[in-house]
Amino acid sequence: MPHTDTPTPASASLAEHGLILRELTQSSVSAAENPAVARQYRTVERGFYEEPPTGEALDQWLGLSLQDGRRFLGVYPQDADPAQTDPVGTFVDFVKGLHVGGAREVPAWLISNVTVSPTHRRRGILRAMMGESLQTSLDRGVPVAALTASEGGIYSRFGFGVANSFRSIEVEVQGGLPLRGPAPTGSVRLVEPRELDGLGDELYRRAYLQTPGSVERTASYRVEETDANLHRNGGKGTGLYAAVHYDDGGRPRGFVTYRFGGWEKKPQTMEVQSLITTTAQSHRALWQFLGSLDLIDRISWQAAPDDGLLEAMVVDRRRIRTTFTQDRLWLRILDVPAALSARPWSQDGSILLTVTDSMGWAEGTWRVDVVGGEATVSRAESTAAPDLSMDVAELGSVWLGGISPEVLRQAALVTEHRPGAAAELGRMLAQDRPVHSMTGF
Ligand SMILES: CC(=O)SCCNC(=O)CCNC(=O)[C@H](O)C(C)(C)COP(=O)(O)OP(=O)(O)OC[C@H]1O[C@@H](n2cnc3c(N)ncnc32)[C@H](O)[C@@H]1OP(=O)(O)O
Repeated sequence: MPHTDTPTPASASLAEHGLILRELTQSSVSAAENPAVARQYRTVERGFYEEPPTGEALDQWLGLSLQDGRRFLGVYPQDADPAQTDPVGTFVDFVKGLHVGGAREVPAWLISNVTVSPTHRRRGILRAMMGESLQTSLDRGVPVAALTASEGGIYSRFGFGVANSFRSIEVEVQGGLPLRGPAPTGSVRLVEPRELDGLGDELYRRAYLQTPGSVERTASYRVEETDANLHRNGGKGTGLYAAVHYDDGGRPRGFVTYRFGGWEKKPQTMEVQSLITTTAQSHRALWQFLGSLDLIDRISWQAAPDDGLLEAMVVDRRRIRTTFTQDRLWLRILDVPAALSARPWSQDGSILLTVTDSMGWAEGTWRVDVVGGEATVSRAESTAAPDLSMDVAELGSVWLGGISPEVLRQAALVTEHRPGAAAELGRMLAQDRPVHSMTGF
């Protein structure tokens, strides 16, 4: 079966090293019919020190990738056949919705699976792949790129800024988890994880549209929450539990999936994998349910929001310990007028912003006029005196309201030319709800 890769314009730096950047096309869900894509994916898994899938598990992954519409880039020796050669650089991009506030979405260019072989690092392979990908995003009219990063020091040089964070928590639940306020309404029912097929997507979609800074989730989440990943225990399940909260009318409003940490682990711990809720009652009910599990002393959650909601709900907030916090979504604005005018603004006003961009796309001085919560954004005269200047990475950080321009001014990353302009921009960009990204990708 011939592979269907096409060479893309290779950057001069790759050619100097005898390398070429290729785009691979996936034609079906069969690894045998897509040897170059299958090799690319196995190379990614090895790049992150994971055991690469084979057989049906690899086909399952190819099916998920097709659902996401992933585009694969690989860097190869110039004469190599991608069907028979592992790439020395891997890169994946695809388009999903990004919630920018007020239940509005923009298409975002998601970047993932970036690896460079340890034998080929620091020769500009990442830079070449990133340049090609971001230009393609712009060419296809996608105004913003997004990623979740393995390391914090890599991506600001490409214009990405941290837009929100997540945290890992441990909640002590010996004797239950007393909540403040009225008892939660509705009921919680245990279900088999496979019963979440379809329901999980529906509830995620509703929760996502309530959570600015979240992206539509990738297809792999469906497989994980139904415990049907063929790469784990041949798809026979891994001891995942699931519970759904129903309101008083019997409508599903949220769910939680969780796994027991094992009897060896002390204190005895239940690990939350996913907690998705669409109403305040559902959130309360599912935490009360987790707090009431017999034989369990602690609930842990690796990817919890950092919004203060759980602390506000419980009688004793000291039962909640944050053990880790990390940047989550990194955003790279490519088309300034399209990105800034897509979101709702919380306060009217006018700001002149000078943006620097080492890759060029967002460079310039931009006039932002907000009337009735809608922004009109246009290029200003080059002689116009700006109110604020910042790099495009900082613009990505403040755009959705998750990071304060005033804090970045205090960090000397935003320069104020009119006193008070940073705080004013912060008020204009504020969101009604906490900014959080519910998934990685
Ligand atoms: C979105 C995601 O998928 S996140 C996952 C990223 N992948 C990993 O962490 C897997 C392990 N690491 C790797 O595969 C590689 O080291 C990569 C992908 C991080 C870097 O690839 P390379 O081809 O070596 O990077 P490249 O030579 O193009 O360097 C580009 C720039 O990034 C810088 N850089 C590269 N790696 C790092 C790093 N780990 N930390 C800080 N800066 C870095 C380089 O110094 C260079 O800077 P400059 O152009 O401003 O001088």
